[in-house]
Amino acid sequence: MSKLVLIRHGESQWNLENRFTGWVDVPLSPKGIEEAKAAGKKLAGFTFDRAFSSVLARANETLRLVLEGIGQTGIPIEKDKALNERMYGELQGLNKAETAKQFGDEQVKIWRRSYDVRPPGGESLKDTAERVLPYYDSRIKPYVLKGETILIAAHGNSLRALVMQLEQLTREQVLELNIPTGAPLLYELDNNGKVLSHRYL
Ligand SMILES: O=C(O)[C@@H](CO)OP(=O)(O)O
Repeated sequence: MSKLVLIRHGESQWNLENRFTGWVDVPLSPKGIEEAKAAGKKLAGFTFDRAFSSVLARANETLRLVLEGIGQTGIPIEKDKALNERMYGELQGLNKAETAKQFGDEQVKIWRRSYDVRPPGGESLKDTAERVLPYYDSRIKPYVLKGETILIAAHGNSLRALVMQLEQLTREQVLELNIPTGAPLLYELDNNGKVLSHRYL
């Protein structure tokens, strides 16, 4: 059996300011740093074989703080842009509430949470899944099949793409799927990579 822990980065400066972020490389907020440290405490007792992260600072910092917290900074870490947040195109930098006032709540929810509608100039969740899932299959799943304990630090939408696949969620279900910042989500998987259980720690 393998253990796979997914963690969305702690609150970022632009989460705090309620701005569409995507590929903009913003740092963690002070609260985000605390969330990452608290996540480390929740993961006490886990011994990770390896970890994966995007190439964005908020995920890298979260991973670093977690691994420091549990004294496991020496494990192999692979960072890849395949795990980056969904690219938000023309919305990047805009305030979410102001954008909802301008375009309406329903349109903004569709841009933010639908499966295959692209925000202007950006990636849909489907586009994001088309880079996250091949990366998971080629770089991460082989270690799942070996029964390793693995940590992935990434982003709201790159993780929604992965959770959708792991839990076999429908497009309707994924519309309501929100992944909180800094909350470790544990999956236990069998030797074929099938999910046996999942829960937030
Ligand atoms: O701004 C973003 O990049 C993401 C994650 O914070 O936002 P959303 O909640 O719309 O997926």
